[in-house]
Amino acid sequence: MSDVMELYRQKCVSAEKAVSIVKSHDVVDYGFFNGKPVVCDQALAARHEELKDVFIHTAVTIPPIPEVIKYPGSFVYHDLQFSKLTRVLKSSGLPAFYLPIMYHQAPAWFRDGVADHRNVVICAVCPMDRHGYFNLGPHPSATLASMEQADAVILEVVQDMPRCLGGSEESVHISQVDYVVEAPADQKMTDLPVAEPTDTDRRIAGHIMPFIQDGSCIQLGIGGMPNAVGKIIAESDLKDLGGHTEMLSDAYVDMLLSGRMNGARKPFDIGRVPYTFALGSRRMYEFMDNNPAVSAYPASYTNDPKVIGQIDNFVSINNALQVDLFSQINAESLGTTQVSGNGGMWDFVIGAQWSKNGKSFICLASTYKDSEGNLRSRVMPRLKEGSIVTIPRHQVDYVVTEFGAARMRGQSTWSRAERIIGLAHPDFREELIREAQSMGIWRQSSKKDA
Ligand SMILES: CC(=O)SCCNC(=O)CCNC(=O)[C@H](O)C(C)(C)COP(=O)(O)OP(=O)(O)OC[C@H]1O[C@@H](n2cnc3c(N)ncnc32)[C@H](O)[C@@H]1OP(=O)(O)O
Ligand SMILES: CCCC(=O)O
Repeated sequence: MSDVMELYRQKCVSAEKAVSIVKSHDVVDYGFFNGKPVVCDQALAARHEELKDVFIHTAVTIPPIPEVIKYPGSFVYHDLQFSKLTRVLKSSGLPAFYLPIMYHQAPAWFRDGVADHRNVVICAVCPMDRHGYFNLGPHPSATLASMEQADAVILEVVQDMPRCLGGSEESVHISQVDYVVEAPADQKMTDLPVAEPTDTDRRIAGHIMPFIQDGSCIQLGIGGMPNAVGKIIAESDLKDLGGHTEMLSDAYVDMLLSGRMNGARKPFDIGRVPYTFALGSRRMYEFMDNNPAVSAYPASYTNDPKVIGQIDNFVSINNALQVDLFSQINAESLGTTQVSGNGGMWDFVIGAQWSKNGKSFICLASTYKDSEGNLRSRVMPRLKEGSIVTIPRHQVDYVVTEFGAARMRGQSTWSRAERIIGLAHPDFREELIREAQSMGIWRQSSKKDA
């Protein structure tokens, strides 16, 4: 038996044995995204009666529901990017706390001792290779950095996890690991639904398409709309597009398979799409497996605005919840209710503006329907009290709704208000103009129809 196989045999234990090292008041990282453990989570939750105030940290909680969250006295659940599941759990009364992040800094948080010290890291990974390495799968993120400084590392090995080529910091060696737990063979990657673009999504994407040229490098953020842009790009006649992103989504599979995206004109990572996590369908995970077209990197690389800024013609496309007449962007909360997170939005908004001929687009549908079915504007005079400003006004480049794309960069307060009102649904424009007048950001000569 080789040395690494011998080490594997020594470290391979049951989930119960592995999580027995967790103590009350420990800080425990669950792998982010698809790195969330399942059998180790169940085994840890089963100890709820003997544990108190174990801090769990993760990001983007995907199904299945983590068991630990059900025992709030024993575990304090932190999510660095709320997902739909986190929202549902929180609104049903289970506590989940948000932790704001500037994502490109996450690996340095661990390496520079900024983050709370992690006692234990528990992460789902791929099976070990013959050299003793476990590929981290589609979530390099800050995973290796958190493992480096933790007192103990537990790996939950999932046969179904795609092996994701890097890049860097995409694997961990058996010598760096304390326990290995083999997940049951039927533990599968979570197949997330891919939303079909709505008519509004298509109209928004249509306003961005004129800004994308052959050779542009594309980042698509989380949410339904960026995915729509990817689908429309795949159906276009653009060529030699590049990709460089935080999140790999199904849209990248469409753009790569259509041949529109080949990374041929990039200054580095030629022919590859760097990403730091992936969330999507089974089809996407199968595409990623051992595929050099997509490259796993830590967030300190993918999201570093200095790296992004070196790629000419960078086009960053992200989604928001609301915009106000000052052009402040809220992409994460509704009043004091946390909906999502700032994640890597700032990184890409700024990086794209540091790129030669680069552009950042922040997109939103102009309206939504409330629970009674009434049409409401997402273009607000002012953000509601308690709402979070994800991108402050001086950092906003383009804002896009189904009514157009308008640039804020370089514009005054009255001009921003005028442009933003032009992006609102016509039913709300008169009221927004009155509000802009009362706020002192409207000129009488401004266009009445904005
Ligand atoms: C990973 C990366 O994204 S890369 C870097 C960029 N990072 C980011 O941009 C992070 C911030 N952005 C985001 O998290 C997302 O893009 C969001 C939340 C802004 C939009 O994501 P989507 O999945 O398209 O959200 P969606 O439009 O479904 O809205 C989320 C929820 O808020 C509700 N909602 C949205 N806008 C409003 C509004 N103005 N008023 C009331 N409710 C609203 C929706 O109904 C939905 O409710 P649900 O809990 O029933 O699902
Ligand atoms: C941890 C941040 C992840 C995101 O941007 O979604």
